Amino acid sequence: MREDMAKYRRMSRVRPQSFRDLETPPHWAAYDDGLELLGRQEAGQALPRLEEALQESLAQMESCRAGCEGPEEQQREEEEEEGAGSQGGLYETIAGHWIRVLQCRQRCVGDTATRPGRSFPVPDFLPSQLRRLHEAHAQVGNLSQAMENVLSVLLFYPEDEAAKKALNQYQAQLGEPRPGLGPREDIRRFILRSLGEKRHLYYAMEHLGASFKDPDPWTPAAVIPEALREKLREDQEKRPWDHEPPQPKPLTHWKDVLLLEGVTLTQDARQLNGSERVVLDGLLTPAECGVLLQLAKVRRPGSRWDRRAGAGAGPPFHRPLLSRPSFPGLQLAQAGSVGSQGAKLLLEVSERVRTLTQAYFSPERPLHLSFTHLVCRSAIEGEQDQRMDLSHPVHADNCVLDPDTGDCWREPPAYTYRDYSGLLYLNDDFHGGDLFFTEPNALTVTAQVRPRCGRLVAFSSGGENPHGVWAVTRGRRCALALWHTWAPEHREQEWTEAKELLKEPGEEEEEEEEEEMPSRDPSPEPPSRRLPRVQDKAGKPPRVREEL
Ligand SMILES: O=C(O)CCC(=O)C(=O)O
Ligand SMILES: [Fe+2]
Repeated sequence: MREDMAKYRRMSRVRPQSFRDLETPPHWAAYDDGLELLGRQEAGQALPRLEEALQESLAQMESCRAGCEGPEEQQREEEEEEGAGSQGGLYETIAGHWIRVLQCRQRCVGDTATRPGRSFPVPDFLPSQLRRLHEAHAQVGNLSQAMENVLSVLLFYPEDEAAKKALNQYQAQLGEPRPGLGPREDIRRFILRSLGEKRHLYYAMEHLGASFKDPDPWTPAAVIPEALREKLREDQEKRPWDHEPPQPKPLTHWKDVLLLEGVTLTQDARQLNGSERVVLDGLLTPAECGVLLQLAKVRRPGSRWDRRAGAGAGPPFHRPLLSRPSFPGLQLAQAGSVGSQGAKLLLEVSERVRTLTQAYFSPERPLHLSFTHLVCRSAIEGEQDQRMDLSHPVHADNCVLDPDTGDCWREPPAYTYRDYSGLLYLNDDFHGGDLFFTEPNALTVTAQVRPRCGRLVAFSSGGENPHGVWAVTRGRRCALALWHTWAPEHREQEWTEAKELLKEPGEEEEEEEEEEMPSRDPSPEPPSRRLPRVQDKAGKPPRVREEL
């Protein structure tokens, strides 16, 4: 549904006012309007919508809290009592009931701050609304309201430097002190009540073994029992939004690899409007593409070899379609002699991509292949004109992208250990199917790449590189997708198994020699020596193809 909506929004002649949204809760509708108006520097018009968003958020929280003592809670208690055979006494039962009610009420913060259809709340939802309110009020000269709102921010974060500075500024502008001016009453009540609940829950956590995941980063340390503080601080540090996004790295060691391999750099990050993105050409000869395309034809329904690309082909994360991730070359290698030739090429090619990706993005730190995927997308039948749907929805490869906030959550179900993605294209005889990068809003396209044989698009797998694939409108588009990881424990076991299986007699000694240098060497030998390539007519005969 969300993908369909995004598709309609991208269509020409469709305007935002063409939509009447009957689904979005009022606090989100008001919040988004307010933000949009603020973005257009229209603080005066934004203010009523921002105020409405805050009021509606508080109202939504109330209604959620009211549900915490409703029939669901009673039913759960009854079930638990049945299961436990009503062992506790009256006091235990009462305490158990209230702990559950309080836990549920505290969860309402996260529920209210989570957009419909999303899995994660917007962090610090109420304080960030108050910050926007005080700034907007100050912009239009409502200084007393700016003061009320900034004082409310300070109730959450008494040491917030920016808020303190703004407060001083508003006070100076107002002139004489206004004794009646204080934080907003609705926020004061909200915080007092929430802190009361947190105290009970932390007590229950410390003394009664109850569990409690505090949804708020603003809880004062004094409310948290000393014995629990250290552990909670560690948990907080693990929150993904505290991590800095990766910084672009200078390119080192690159030229050598390029020159030796005969690979050309077609577009760098700057040309692709990003920080860690690259398009390289010449990784495969046409003959090699032919062999790999042949392999892709030997597809088995339901395997990860092939995915039909109709509208919205599958989830953004490649849940391995087999019971566990498996290097496609391993099945080929197991399939006997014909398969083993294809498997060899897959091994060589994937190592070639890994070597180049490491040399380009991570020369100081070895990258391992964590998952390899040979995938073809075919046009769906029927009308192709005006198609605006996607063959692969916009996503990031190692985090869950929230286009509404631009956050990308490095948490399951994302494959969080993926660090660099590589897409090696095998053909261009199809229509549509270009890869594109977007802003974190998943709508604004920042770069687009046309697939062709031997073209590698490599990029860091995080939220800085949201990407998708336009619908394939004619023909079949095939690519080898490879994900790289810095974490050796996530290296693709099947890759090594396939390599073992394919060892030819006599290769043993050579291999042993190589083993002495770690096979995933940070400064690998030039791929041209280690990884023989299939040549075209002009060069040596296409070895692998002939053998097939
Ligand atoms: O096939 C492509 O060009 C992109 C596929 C992709 O983004 C993915 O598999 O994660
Ligand atoms: Fe992807």
